[in-house]
Amino acid sequence: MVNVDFLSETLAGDEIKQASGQTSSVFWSRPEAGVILFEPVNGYQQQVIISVAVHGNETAPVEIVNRLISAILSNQYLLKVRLLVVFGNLDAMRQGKRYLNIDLNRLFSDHHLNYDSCYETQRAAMLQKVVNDFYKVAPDKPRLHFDLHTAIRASQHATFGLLPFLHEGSYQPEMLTWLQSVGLEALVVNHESAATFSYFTSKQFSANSCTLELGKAKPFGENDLQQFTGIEQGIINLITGKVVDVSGALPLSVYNVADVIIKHSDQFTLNIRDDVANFTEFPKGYLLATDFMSDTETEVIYQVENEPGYILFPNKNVKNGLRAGLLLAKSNFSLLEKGEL
Ligand SMILES: O=C(O)CCC(=O)N[C@@H](CCC(=O)O)C(=O)O
Ligand SMILES: [Zn+2]
Repeated sequence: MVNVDFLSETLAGDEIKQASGQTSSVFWSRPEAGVILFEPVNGYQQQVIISVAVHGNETAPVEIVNRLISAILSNQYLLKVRLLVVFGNLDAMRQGKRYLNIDLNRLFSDHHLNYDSCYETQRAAMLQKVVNDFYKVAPDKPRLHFDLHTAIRASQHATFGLLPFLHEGSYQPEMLTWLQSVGLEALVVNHESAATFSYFTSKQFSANSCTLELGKAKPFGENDLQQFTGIEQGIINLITGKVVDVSGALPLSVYNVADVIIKHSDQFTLNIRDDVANFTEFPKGYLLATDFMSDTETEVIYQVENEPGYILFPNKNVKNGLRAGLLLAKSNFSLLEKGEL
């Protein structure tokens, strides 16, 4: 295994050739296909989950994390955290698709139970169990989860994070410092529960969780990983316990989710062209989308209420009932730091 490429082996199929092993500093094991656990021989302070390919065609994070796995297995880093690396939607990754039947990132927190059984519902149930097994070992040690994605559209912020809604408390200062240190351009703060992986770990396990978006989705081999050295180094710092200095970091732009655009029916129309980049500004009054709910015969209108509004992830091709975009409002980092968002 030490010389095996985790990505190549995972792409080849679900067979796990070697289930566990050990280097001089770390025990490793593979509880499921596409999942690898690292446990430092000399103990640890934090428990970290790094997930990638929850959408199968989002390959840059997979390439970055695969490099990291090889480096850990060849003893390049002295791990100071217990680390779980998860490749999410394996069959979709093998076929270069976002998903096969249902978007895996809409199935966590038991939302998979709302659908007929398929590859993604089974994978969501299995990943929930893997996460539970991982975190329950050390309930008193801080938990972190970074779920790495790439976006469908171009973006005015090349790299950004989405913080899951917190029902109580505020975002951990150490996590906010780390997010600043990796060179992200923006943070988006959610204000309602979701069926995403990062919301699941945050809500269910009080993990300090964040979805990270790294550029635009491209096939394997076509990514310019140089764009993401900040994130890659940030993950290395995190897992090797290196303290980061953010005194010279650029201030992060911060946005609140002002409205979630839901596609209710086939009559949904989106008034945003395909070439409009994420975080594009729209004026007050702009009609973003319309829909019709036939059960109550109600017309639904999504409009920019407060000036200006910024659009994120507009997508008319999602299944009915799912999120077709987020409308954002500008906020600022100091409010986030003070726990006032
Ligand atoms: O570009 C897009 O439209 C989607 C990119 C993506 O997969 N984003 C995640 C964000 C998850 C979150 O809100 O935390 C997703 O839509 O699942
Ligand atoms: Zn994604």
